[in-house]
Amino acid sequence: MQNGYAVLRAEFPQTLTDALVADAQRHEFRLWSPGKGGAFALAALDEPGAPREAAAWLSRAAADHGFAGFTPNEVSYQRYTAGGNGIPPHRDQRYYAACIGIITLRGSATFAVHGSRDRDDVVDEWTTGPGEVILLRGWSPDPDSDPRPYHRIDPPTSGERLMFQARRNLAAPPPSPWAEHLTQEEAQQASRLVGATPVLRSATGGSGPAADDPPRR
Ligand SMILES: O=C(O)CCC(=O)C(=O)O
Ligand SMILES: [Fe+2]
Repeated sequence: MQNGYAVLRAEFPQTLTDALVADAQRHEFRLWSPGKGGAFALAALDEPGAPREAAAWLSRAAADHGFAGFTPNEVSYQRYTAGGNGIPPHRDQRYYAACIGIITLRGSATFAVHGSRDRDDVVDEWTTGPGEVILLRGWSPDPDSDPRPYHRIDPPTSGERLMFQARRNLAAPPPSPWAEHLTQEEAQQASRLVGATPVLRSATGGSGPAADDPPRR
């Protein structure tokens, strides 16, 4: 790991990629924001399956690459379309601790690490594609330095890009002393995500979950 991120190319098992794609297809995706980000679907960690296996894989990979103590407790998919949204330079919320693991499952797009929120302040930029794993430092309570790298994802130039992400939400049990550092608004948003359940397509007949606050920035 350097500058708070690591990129693992061609190490993630193809069978697990395929299993995640199949799992993603069972879920209802919802565009949380009309202007930012992909369509989002929460996945399940509380039962055996590809998301749980992938989270365990990411936890081991994180430990191997200098991100200690990453035990994901929130997993989700995002699907982006050509001509749709990306996400401009940002840091993930402070309630995501330790590490954030991102796996591109299908499609490709430009991913960039930035030195700041400035669109021109590019530290590194590349095309991320199927099987590539990106590890980003999550938040930790150090008053002198915030380890979270700014990053950006563009929409794919053609077709779709589907990704899986695993994070550690500080509001989930067991209680974390780090959660005391969160603002009330951050804590509330984090808790809402902890309380949310995956929505399967067959369970909804094609509609999405009731409107709620967006899970990001
Ligand atoms: O799609 C990606 O690779 C990045 C997504 C991201 O940065 C986010 O959801 O915060
Ligand atoms: Fe992000």
